[in-house]
Amino acid sequence: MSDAAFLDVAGLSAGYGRSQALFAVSLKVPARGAVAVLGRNGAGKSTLLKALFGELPPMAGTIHLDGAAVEGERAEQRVRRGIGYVPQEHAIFTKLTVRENLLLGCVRQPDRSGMDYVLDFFPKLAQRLQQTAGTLSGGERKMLAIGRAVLGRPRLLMLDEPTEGVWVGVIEEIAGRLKQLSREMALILVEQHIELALEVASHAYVMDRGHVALEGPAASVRSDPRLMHHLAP
Ligand SMILES: Nc1ncnc2c1ncn2[C@@H]1O[C@H](COP(=O)(O)OP(=O)(O)OP(=O)(O)O)[C@@H](O)[C@H]1O
Repeated sequence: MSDAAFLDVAGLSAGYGRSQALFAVSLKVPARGAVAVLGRNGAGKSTLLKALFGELPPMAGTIHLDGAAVEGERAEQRVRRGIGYVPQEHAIFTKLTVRENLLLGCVRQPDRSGMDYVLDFFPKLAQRLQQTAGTLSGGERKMLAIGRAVLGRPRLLMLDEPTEGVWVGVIEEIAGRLKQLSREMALILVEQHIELALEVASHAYVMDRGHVALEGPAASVRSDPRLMHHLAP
C-alpha cells in the first residue's frame, strides 16, 4: 500500500430498505495494486461493491475517489470518474456476439485501440469474436465481462467473484490477468477462492456480518488464526 489511496471509504453503512447490510465499513485502495475482500456468504461483500458503484445509497459514511467525495453521485458519474464494475452475474448479453459485447465497452472510448489490447490479453476471446456470448464457457464469459470493463479504461476495477463457476484449468489464467491489471490500476477483488485472492492482492479485508472483522497485508491475513473463524459457515 505504498501509493496514496485512490479510493478511500470511511464509515460506510448501507442496506436494502430498512435492512442494514453494511456497518461503518472503512477501506482504502491504492492507485495501483489489488485489495481482496473476503467473507462467507451473506457477509456483505457484494453489497459493499454495489454501494461503492452507486447502486445503493449510503446510510452514512464517505467515499472519496481520487480525492473527490462521490457518495452522493449516481453510478454513471462514478463511472466517468473511473470506476469499472464486473458484477457477480456479470451481465453479458448472451444473444449478442463476443465482438458486439466488447464494443459496448468502447462506448465511452471512441478510439477502439483498447480492443487489440483486450484481445491480446484474452486470446480465447479473439478466437470467438463471431460467436454469440451465450455459447461461451463459464470462464470465457468471465473473460468477456472483464474485457468489456477494461475497455472502459477504468482507474478502479471492482470484480465480484471473477472465478466463480470457472473450470480450475482456467482459474490460473484469470488470476495471472488480474495480477497484470493490478500493475496498471486499482483493483478490488471479491473472491470465495481465498488462496487466489491472497495471491493476487497485496492487502485484504475480511468481512463478517457487514463489518470489517480483520484487515491487513495479504500475508498477515493468510496466517492470522482468526481468518478461518470469520470464513467458517
Ligand atoms: N436485494 C436485496 N434485498 C434485501 N437484502 C439483500 C439483498 N441483497 C443482499 N441482501 C442481504 O444483504 C446481506 C449481504 O449480502 P451480500 O450479497 O452483500 O453478501 P455477500 O458477502 O456478497 O455474499 P455472497 O458470497 O453469497 O454473494 C445478506 O444478509 C443478504 O441477505
